[in-house]
Amino acid sequence: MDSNVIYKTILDQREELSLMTNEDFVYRNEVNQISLNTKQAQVVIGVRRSGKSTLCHMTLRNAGVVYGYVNFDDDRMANLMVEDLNFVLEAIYRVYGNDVKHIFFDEIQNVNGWHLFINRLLRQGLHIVITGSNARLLSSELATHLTGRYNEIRLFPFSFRDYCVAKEIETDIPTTKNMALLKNTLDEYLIEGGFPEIASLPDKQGYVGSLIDAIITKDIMPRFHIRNANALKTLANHLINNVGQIINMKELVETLKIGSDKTIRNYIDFLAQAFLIVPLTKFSYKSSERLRSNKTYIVDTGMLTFRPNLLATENLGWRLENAVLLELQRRNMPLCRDVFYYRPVSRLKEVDFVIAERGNVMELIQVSYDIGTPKTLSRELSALVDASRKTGCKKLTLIACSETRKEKISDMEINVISAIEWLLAR
Ligand SMILES: Nc1ncnc2c1ncn2[C@@H]1O[C@H](COP(=O)(O)OP(=O)(O)OP(=O)(O)O)[C@@H](O)[C@H]1O
Repeated sequence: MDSNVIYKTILDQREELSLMTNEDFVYRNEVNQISLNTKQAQVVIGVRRSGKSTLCHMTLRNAGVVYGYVNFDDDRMANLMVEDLNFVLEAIYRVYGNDVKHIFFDEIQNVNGWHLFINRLLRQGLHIVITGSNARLLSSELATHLTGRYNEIRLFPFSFRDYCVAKEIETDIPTTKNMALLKNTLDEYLIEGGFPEIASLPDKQGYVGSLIDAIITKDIMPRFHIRNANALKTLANHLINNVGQIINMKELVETLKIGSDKTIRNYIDFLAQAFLIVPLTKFSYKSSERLRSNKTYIVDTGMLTFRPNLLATENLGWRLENAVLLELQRRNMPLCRDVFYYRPVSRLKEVDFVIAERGNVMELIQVSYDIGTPKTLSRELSALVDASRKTGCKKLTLIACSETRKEKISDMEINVISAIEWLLAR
């Protein structure tokens, strides 16, 4: 490829970048997960349009460092080969100066063999930041390609706190008026979801629809050599319609008419690797049993809304459950804690989420949008108490749209936490 074209492209990209200021963006907590003084590549992965590039720029700008930037998702770079990457490096030094120590490569996975180049730069002591949503930048492949020399940061769409900041809603003043505003904002968040761009778009349905379509046709199909787009779309739609439900493989094979349950398991895995769905496994002390009975959630609650034939206000309950799961992933992944669901042998009294660290249960969490009636409250509490007796875990939490308080059943104490308070906790 012509080295002048590369130089000109990087120069243009720097100019575009200079028009952007951090004040235009919502500050996100994940900034703290990107390390600057390290020999490991910082790899930000996550669903398309979740704000990965913006997060990297924000981090590097906040740190006040000079950094080189190349966006490979540029049509002028479409034919770039791995052997052209030396021209890219030369152009970075020409544009940003010879002293540049930090380089941010956006969507570098578009170039086959990119990891050889990145490994070389890491050996030279440069600090590298990379993003990718494309299924080519799979977690499993990162491990092979960068052989331990990377820190993976998973980014989801906006959290409820980010969403409030974006909408300029005060989160720290608990006046009655503000609490009412927050309550409405929570419902809006559960319906609209957290894609940063969505609030300002008139055609939300079109936006979400084309996102799902792009994930399936541009990320998954070419990466995993799948020809049947319809089968994947039907399955994705089914999973979206059934978030938090136990997947019945036999039934799925029959109703969706997609090959065997092995094919379905593979497809679910592809959807998860492209970050569209978040699978959850049943908690068990036996690790072999943790592979069975998957449930899935969706990467953004807006995807539950902006599809044909669904009422926007439908069932805030499973939206809240889904939003809590996403928040649990945000908080627990950096701590290397796992999230499961709990299902006793009797299959009655499930608990939505189990937080575990190296096999030890740290917390049991039940989510219920509305615990207004004594019957519902008692059902949710007794599921927690039963699971507590089985697992020995004493930290029991019920997240609900109600006042924060303590409840006691037998000798056990349960923290009932307002969903707003829990979602906004730092
Ligand atoms: N923190 C933020 N505050 C406000 N808007 C944001 C924020 N982060 C991202 N956005 C907006 O969301 C859109 C997508 O952001 P960005 O390009 O950073 O996402 P991405 O995950 O890198 O996307 P892709 O997967 O397409 O590469 C952009 O319009 C951006 O301006």
